[in-house]
Amino acid sequence: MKIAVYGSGGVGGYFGGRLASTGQDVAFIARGDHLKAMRQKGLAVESINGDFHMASPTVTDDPQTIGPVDVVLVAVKSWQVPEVALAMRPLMGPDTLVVSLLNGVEAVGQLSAVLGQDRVLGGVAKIFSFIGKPGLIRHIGHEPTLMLGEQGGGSSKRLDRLAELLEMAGVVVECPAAIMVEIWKKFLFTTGWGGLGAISRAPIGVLREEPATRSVIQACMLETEAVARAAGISLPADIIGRTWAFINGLEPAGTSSLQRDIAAGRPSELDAWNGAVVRIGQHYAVATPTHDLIVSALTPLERRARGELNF
Ligand SMILES: NC(=O)C1=CN([C@@H]2O[C@H](COP(=O)(O)OP(=O)(O)OC[C@H]3O[C@@H](n4cnc5c(N)ncnc54)[C@H](OP(=O)(O)O)[C@@H]3O)[C@@H](O)[C@H]2O)C=CC1
Ligand SMILES: CC(C)(CO)C(=O)C(=O)O
Repeated sequence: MKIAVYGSGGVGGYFGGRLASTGQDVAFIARGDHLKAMRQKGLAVESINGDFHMASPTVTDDPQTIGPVDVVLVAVKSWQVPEVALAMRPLMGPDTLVVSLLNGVEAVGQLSAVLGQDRVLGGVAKIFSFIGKPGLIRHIGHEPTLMLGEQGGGSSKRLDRLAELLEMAGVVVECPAAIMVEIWKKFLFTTGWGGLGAISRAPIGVLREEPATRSVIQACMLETEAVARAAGISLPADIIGRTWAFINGLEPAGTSSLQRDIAAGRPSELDAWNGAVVRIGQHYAVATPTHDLIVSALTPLERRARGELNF
């Protein structure tokens, strides 16, 4: 199979790297200093599962030079999806699969709107990874897992083939019955503390112990649950309790990518995380006052990071 990885950062670089290092035909799409470093020195992955290095990966910033592939793994940030959905057209053959590995609940729909719903699969990446420096991906924390699924649920031959390919590369893969429910479960988790962490600048170990922030997490999760139910997503009845159990087991020093991006003054996925809860809530007339406040409080920093405000 020929695979293209659109966005070769923490997620794309890690999972694409696993595939490439086990002999799969992988083309990485990257840009800027990361592209330059990958061209000059290859792609290195430092991982708790063992480090590896690809001396001369296929890497480009131009999908035209790759041509049609069997699978595109999409791992850019949320605000970059509309642009890359259009730019990946040269990668499309009649049966090309496009797999969204993004956080947030909107990327699958955005990709489907441009490329066709039939070819877009949902995915959930469970990993802690980031670009350590150009040309280097650092994976820390737990064993990475990819959840994959057809948008309409159920199994299919193409899904099985993709899962098998990833498993051969040493990736743990799960194919749940309903991937869109899994995407929302992770959304409830990340939006429960992502924006709050960015405001308070405290890691999850503090956010979950301090009564003041613990109650904000609870409020965020209840609002996201109400929005999900209004949108027709069948979250389990005990989703809040399950998510707390997961949060309580996290490494205390953990922070979300949203928090790290905002702390570093980089553009973040605020609009696709807490912002999306507010937006989708408005669509279904579900009140989301806690997420509203979080988005309002972080908007000046977000706009500054995007060069729209100067202070
Ligand atoms: N990292 C993690 O641990 C996890 C992340 N996720 C989710 O996965 C998604 C990806 O995150 P992550 O891998 O951390 O993000 P990164 O920023 O590390 O990687 C994305 C990469 O894509 C590049 N890119 C964006 N647009 C283009 C383009 N048009 N052409 C070429 N390259 C492009 C970016 O370049 P540039 O920097 O120049 O924009 C960047 O190098 C997000 O939705 C995130 O929330 C999910 C689970 C865990
Ligand atoms: C699960 C978590 C919070 C950690 O990688 C994540 O997905 C993110 O930070 O984007």
